[in-house]
Amino acid sequence: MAEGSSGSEFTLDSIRKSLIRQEDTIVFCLMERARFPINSALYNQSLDLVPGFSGPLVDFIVQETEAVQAKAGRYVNPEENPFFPDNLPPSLVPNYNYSQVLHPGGASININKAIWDMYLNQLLPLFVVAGDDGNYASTAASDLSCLQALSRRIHYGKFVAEIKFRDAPHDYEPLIRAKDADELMKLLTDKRVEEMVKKRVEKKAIVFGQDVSGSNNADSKHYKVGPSVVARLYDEWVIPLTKRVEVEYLIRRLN
Ligand SMILES: O=C(O)C(=O)C[C@]1(C(=O)O)C=C[C@@H](O)C=C1
Repeated sequence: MAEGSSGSEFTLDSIRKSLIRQEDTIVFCLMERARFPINSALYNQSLDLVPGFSGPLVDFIVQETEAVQAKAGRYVNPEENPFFPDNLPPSLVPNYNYSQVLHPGGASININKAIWDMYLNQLLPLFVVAGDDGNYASTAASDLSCLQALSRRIHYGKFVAEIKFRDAPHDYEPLIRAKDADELMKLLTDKRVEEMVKKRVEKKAIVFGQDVSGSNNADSKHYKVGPSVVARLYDEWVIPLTKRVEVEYLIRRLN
């Protein structure tokens, strides 16, 4: 089931281990994207760079890539959610038997529109330089890796919520029946863990993103992605969006 976990193990601890492992993926994806300048033509609504396709080039690349990945079974995996779910082709490969730990209502939760908007409009300008080097296809591939890593992490909130519910059904059930989203949000929040997560991702950006020279002295002043940007990404977007998924999942949990 979870990246880096055995499948039979489903505990809050194993889920958190997966979230920690996914931090590495996210930090490395951002570092890869930072190799390219903003390349804003990629996101331009009105350039119509692809004959017969109306919309930004990034939409074209992501839609086409998702279609191929859908045929290869990517979205059969309950951890994966597409950015363009409409008109996706079905999987052509034999289904892998993913362990079905989620409540069926969880499948309808997809907040990728909010993730897409946050990534393109708020996050990108914080860590890429201005300019245009023409590498649009590579840049978009890099964007998609970042978006998919962020989406997987944020929608992992479904698994976090399931285990929290199973660990304390008597606390969650009355709030779910009352559809009390505010109280559910309070109950699932653990501020101590959130602080640890933010400190850890900042440290990862420092450790993974410094320039390592042949000598023993690493250049600690120049990072591929600013550690404070990564901490802010988690503080302002990743953790709040994960919690939004958790609440949406719990609200449906008794349907
Ligand atoms: O680890 C948890 O308990 C989670 O629910 C995940 C998470 C996070 O997004 O990192 C979200 C809410 C909690 O307040 C703490 C951390």
